Amino acid sequence: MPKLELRGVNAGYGKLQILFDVSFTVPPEKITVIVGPNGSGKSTTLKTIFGLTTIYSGEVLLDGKNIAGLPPHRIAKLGVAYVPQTNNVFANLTVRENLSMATYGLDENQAQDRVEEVLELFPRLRERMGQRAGTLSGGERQMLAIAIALIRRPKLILFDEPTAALAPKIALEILDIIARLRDEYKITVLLVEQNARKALEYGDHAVLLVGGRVAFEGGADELLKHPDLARMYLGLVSSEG
Ligand SMILES: Nc1ncnc2c1ncn2[C@@H]1O[C@H](COP(=O)(O)OP(=O)(O)OP(=O)(O)O)[C@@H](O)[C@H]1O
Repeated sequence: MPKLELRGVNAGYGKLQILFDVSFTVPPEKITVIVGPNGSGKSTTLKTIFGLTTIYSGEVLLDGKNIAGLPPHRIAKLGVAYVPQTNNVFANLTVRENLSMATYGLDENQAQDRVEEVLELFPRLRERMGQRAGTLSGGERQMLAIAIALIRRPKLILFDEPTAALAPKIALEILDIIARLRDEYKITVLLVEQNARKALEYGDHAVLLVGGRVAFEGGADELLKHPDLARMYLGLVSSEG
């Protein structure tokens, strides 16, 4: 049951501090959504958890173990996967080659089983095995990026705007898949989303970041219904409202 907890995290890029005293909990086997205005530090929070920023102080606790300061490959070994917003597949390699790269280090049978497993989740990719990833549609590319992450059987997946730039119908397909990862694969999900309403509808737990600080943490439905926060920061207001 992977549980992630940030405690008083101050972090940034070199000397440029972006996150200020950030604390929140990512409950196991739930979808936690990070929302907030542009530039509020959502992506930086994911990068910080995955060891891609400088942490000045504070703790990142994975099942109670402080992983702050560990390099990304060590964090990955602990069962954490990070799906960045862009450059998340090898564009010049085929779908098959991308999946096969992801099985590096597994024995051949295991590798085949894992690829088969992810293809069951993404039948669309099976039809595209020989196609270069760079020529896939946006939705297919996102599916491939998720498939690559899944091959390692992570316990926790960090998604950075997985539905960005996708047609609404495809975006919902991706969110449905993320919900299945929680329900069928028992994976803990931390999700950054631009489309706050949709993401909060799928999510269980929510964190609102404003200016690199946590402005709210609680139930996703609670934030959706919050009279002031939803309107001020998420643009969630009906036209007649
Ligand atoms: N590699 C970097 N080096 C220096 N500053 C960076 C770097 N990446 C991001 N920043 C800065 O950190 C701040 C927070 O960016 P971040 O991408 O975390 O915000 P965000 O909430 O994800 O925004 P958006 O919704 O626009 O993607 C911004 O001011 C951004 O310019």
